[in-house]
Amino acid sequence: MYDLANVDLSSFDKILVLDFGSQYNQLITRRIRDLGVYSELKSHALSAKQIKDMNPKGIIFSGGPNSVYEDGALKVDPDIFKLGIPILGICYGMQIMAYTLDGEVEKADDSEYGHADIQITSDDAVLFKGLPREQPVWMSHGDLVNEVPTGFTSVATSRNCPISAMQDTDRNFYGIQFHAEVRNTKYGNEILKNFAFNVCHAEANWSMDDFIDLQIEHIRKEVGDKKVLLGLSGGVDSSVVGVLLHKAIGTQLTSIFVDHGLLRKNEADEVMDSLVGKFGLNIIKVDAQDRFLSKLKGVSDPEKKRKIIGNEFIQVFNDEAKKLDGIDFLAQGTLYTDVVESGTDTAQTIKSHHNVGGLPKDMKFKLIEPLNTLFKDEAREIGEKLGMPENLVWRQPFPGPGLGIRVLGEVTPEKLKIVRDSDWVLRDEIKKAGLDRDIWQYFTVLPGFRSVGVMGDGRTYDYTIAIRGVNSVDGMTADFARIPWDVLQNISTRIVNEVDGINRVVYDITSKPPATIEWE
Ligand SMILES: Nc1ncnc2c1ncn2[C@@H]1O[C@H](COP(=O)(O)OP(=O)(O)OP(=O)(O)O)[C@@H](O)[C@H]1O
Ligand SMILES: O=c1[nH]c(=O)c2[nH+]cn([C@@H]3O[C@H](COP(=O)(O)O)[C@@H](O)[C@H]3O)c2[nH]1
Ligand SMILES: NC(=O)CC[C@H](N)C(=O)O
Ligand SMILES: [Mg+2]
Repeated sequence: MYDLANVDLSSFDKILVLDFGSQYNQLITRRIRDLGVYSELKSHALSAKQIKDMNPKGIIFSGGPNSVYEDGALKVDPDIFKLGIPILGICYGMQIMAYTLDGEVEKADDSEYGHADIQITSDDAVLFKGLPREQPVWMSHGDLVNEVPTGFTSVATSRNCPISAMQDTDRNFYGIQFHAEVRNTKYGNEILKNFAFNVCHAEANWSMDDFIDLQIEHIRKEVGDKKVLLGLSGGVDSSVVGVLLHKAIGTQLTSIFVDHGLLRKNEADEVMDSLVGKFGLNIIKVDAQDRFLSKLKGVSDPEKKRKIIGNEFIQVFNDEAKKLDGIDFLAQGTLYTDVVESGTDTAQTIKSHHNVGGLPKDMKFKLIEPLNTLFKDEAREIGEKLGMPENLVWRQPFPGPGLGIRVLGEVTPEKLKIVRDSDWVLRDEIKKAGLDRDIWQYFTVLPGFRSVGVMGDGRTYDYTIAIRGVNSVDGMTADFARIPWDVLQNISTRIVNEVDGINRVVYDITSKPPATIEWE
């Protein structure tokens, strides 16, 4: 992970999050940073001594996919409990706390996934100070603590989970079975606030301005007098990285925008128009349609497609680097979502984002990814702080593999044209309806099956287009957008009329989870 190892952070109070493999682990650090307290994600395998040397005000154990009692379950150094530092365990974190001390964990009769209501059962429940006795939370577990360790008391309960929260106020150890870091937990922020300020007594002296200053300092030290190539997509993340890098190293930076033939209609021109000559960026556009499309020919497995695309990006960057001479570093706008979904030492692979899991193993470049611990909304906040224009900062996300993962299965020029044309209609209608700033991300997908229709009294047997529109804040969870029926009707009519090969349009009404935003 790209961390701020070479800059001095000693003036900031710090809360460490230990990683047990949850998809939400970095969300915990960002909630703490949102409270103004510096927080970093660290390995669950750190020893008590290593943790002591980092001098944290508090420690949080994240959730995770294991069961504490199964073989190979991730463990924690028991001496951590002797350091005198406050600890909060979340879900697996609470279970490993109970298990490592002398409590008991077992499989629950009924798992809880999603919404649950908890009742606070103690007047002295420290994390719930000032909060209602009954409150909605978000659960995701199949195990539970059925006996608290010595010194602890149970302080909250839910229908399926008698011990939903526990505390030992003498040693300052706390456990919650639900996920306080997820927005669906109504008082999650207040609970984390109680931990950070009332338990850990941390001082709120960290802000995004510090992040920007420290990143610039870090990049300068890391790069020295070497040169950097930036993969610039025209989206917010890589543009923010471009501006940060330009501030840090000026003309040692060259940006490469790759037209891989998987872009939306007019996108290459629009990206060049919006970025060339702006923010001091020196941009080279590379036309690489043929090489990407020929590599993708005959390939239909989504993970294989992602790896081919990731690999080809690097080949293109290599070729450009050779022409420029002396390039040691590759910068990308990678976000934490891309990292965790690609799989880490502890988290399972959901999909290999081209810029992380899709990179070739023998890549020569050293990576610079200043945003790879952050989420989309944080990248936007930095963009705003750097004075970037609103239309760039609020541009909807577009994945690096582009339309290549919106044509399901094998990518062909004919199918790309269908997705490109239908996407154009969708964007036009959403804009006309004045919804383009209200919907977080919207696009069309070609699932690739045919069905029967009737047009002009004749039978058709053509493709279906699926429309996906979602609202999200950070890309980790999302809900489908409630686009008004009449807007959907206009979109459907226009797509069937204007896009050859389509006789049916459907709207995707799944949230993430259980689906993901893109279909591949
Ligand atoms: N067409 C491209 N040319 C060069 N680099 C690219 C291209 N597409 C993606 N990348 C690189 O891969 C990274 C991740 O891709 P991603 O699609 O998330 O773009 P982004 O810049 O993050 O913008 P956004 O997510 O807002 O569309 C980018 O930050 C960029 O470094
Ligand atoms: O940089 C990227 N490289 C990729 O390979 C990639 N795949 C998906 N996405 C975008 O990431 C967000 C979450 O996507 P999913 O819910 O589909 O995983 C959504 O905004 C997606 O559009 C990608 N971004
Ligand atoms: N989300 C979690 O941390 C789950 C913990 C554990 N795997 C369970 O199912 O109970
Ligand atoms: Mg991105």
